[in-house]
Amino acid sequence: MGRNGSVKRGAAAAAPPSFTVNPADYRLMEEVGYGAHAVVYRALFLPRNQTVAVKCLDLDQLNNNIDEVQREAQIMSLIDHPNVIRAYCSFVVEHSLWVIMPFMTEGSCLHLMKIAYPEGFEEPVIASILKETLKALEYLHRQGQIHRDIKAGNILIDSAGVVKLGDFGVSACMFDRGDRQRSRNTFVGTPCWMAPEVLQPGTGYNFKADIWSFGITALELAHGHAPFSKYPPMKVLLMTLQNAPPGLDYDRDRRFSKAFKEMVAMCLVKDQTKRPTAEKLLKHSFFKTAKPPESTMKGMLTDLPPLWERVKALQLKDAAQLALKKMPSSEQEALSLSEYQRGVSAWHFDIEDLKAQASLIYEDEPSETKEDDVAARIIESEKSLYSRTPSGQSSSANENTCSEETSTTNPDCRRMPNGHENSRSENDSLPSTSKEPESKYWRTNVGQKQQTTGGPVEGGVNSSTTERSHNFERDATADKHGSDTRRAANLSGPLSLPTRASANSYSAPIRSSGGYVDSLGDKSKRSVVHIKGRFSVTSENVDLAKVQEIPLSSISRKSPQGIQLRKSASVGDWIVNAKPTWRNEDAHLKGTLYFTFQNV
Ligand SMILES: Nc1ncnc2c1ncn2[C@@H]1O[C@H](COP(=O)(O)OP(=O)(O)OP(=O)(O)O)[C@@H](O)[C@H]1O
Repeated sequence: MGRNGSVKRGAAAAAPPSFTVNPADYRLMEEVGYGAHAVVYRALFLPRNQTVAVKCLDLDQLNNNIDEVQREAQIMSLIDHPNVIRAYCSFVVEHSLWVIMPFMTEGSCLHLMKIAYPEGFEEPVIASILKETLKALEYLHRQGQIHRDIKAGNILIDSAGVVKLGDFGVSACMFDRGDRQRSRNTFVGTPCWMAPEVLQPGTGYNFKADIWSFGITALELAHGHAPFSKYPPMKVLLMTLQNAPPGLDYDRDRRFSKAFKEMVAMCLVKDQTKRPTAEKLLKHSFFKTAKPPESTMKGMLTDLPPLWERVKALQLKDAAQLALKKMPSSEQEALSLSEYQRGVSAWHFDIEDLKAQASLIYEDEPSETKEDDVAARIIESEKSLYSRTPSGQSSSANENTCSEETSTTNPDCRRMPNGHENSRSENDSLPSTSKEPESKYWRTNVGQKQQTTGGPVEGGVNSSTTERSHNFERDATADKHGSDTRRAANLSGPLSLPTRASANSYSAPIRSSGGYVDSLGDKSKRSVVHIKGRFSVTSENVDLAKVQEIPLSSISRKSPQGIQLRKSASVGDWIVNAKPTWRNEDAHLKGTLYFTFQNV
């Protein structure tokens, strides 16, 4: 315990004597980042006037009790590697755990890409960043630790170009009871980086899951975003499980070396036993020639404003996005589509819900594409929908474009830009989860309509006019055929996305839904989302039969104001009574908003 010991609820270990555990010894300055569980501040350690980072984790979100945290913190204090951020100390302040760590002046690689390199870094830079990250990973694995959250947002850089892997240690262990990213029952994060064996029910995973995430991170650094990042969680899950692994394309990614492509391909092998260990990967020729980041990153970090100003700028952009909710929907949609792409790591979801829903939706879904087709679509879509300026700003979407989002519902869009037809057979299926009897979940009474909300709400990708019109078409088709079965046939709709948005995206987006599900069977009632039109909600949040109070998730932490949601064309018989109220005083943190829906 520190010298003053004015800690309210116990204190964690890992405290080198030079730092105290007295919160009064730290002056929190600017916010420099926020994640799903935490806000990170630049701070001054007053006794020595030393700049540090203070990560304030919300203890109320945690599964673990404080004793466990302390115990784990002691174990984590043994972690000691130049490429792993190590906590100086940690202690509890009211309902938060403060983790004191070195301040990484340039923030995360995700920061850097968003601000200045939206299309990714050059190969020498990528090689040096990845090599340092891999050294960290090799060390952690040698210690018997799995990181479980390797991504650009967790690779931190300081002004000298030193690279450290963050989000490991006390904060990680708090969420780490075999299922790292779980907090209460809500998975926090995005499946984009997750290995197939992690996403697949009933399969175990080990440290090789980090190698997969490492490969995805390599692609993220190369392109400025992770593969499949434009898709909502369930679709990412399905694509990860069903499609060929993503990779660098030999033709399209000509600017990258063969060695880089090979290295990525080695990581992104679905069979975890065939992936190399971190130790072996470090011996790959791609890393042998990698230069130290201090030299490759030299010129990159000059002329950038201080981290906190960048963060502020990104937050302002978020606020502007929120203001879009008041725009006419067409403008809103175009702009929010661009936001959707920007906020790639902002999804929050319940992984079990996701798996359950994936298994249900699968049967009715139009056939998916092969990875090559998907990649082609992504690339084509990027070309046509977004023209990024060197400063990293995206132009708004061309609504006439046959985007990958609309392609799931628009038969005309199933022909790929490269001319290939979507070719996966309907018999391809998710392994164990794909064969749930559909009637159990999706059968409904004709005419019973229920509006749902929840999940990130934004006039995002699914709210495109095209998609909505196809939702209508689907409605009409189902009715015309006299079917009493309605299915959640739209993978681009959000799932039960029960909490606020992340974090590393700065965007805290609020996304809209597409697709719908009507009445729900018992098993699914707790978790399966009822979706129609722009809004969706988990059934556990709402009495579906009545006028409802529905939590919309993922409002920006910083927004104290309610958002006017407008009736979407696809809402059909339902209207949104736009009287949002914050659920509690902590709403700026929790981002929970309530709306009322009425049947009209
Ligand atoms: N030591 C640090 N110095 C500077 N910036 C930091 C530091 N630690 C974290 N950050 C910034 O804060 C952001 C959020 O931190 P972190 O990822 O640890 O939070 P989190 O809640 O665990 O996030 P998530 O679970 O979404 O990964 C990081 O992406 C990074 O940009």
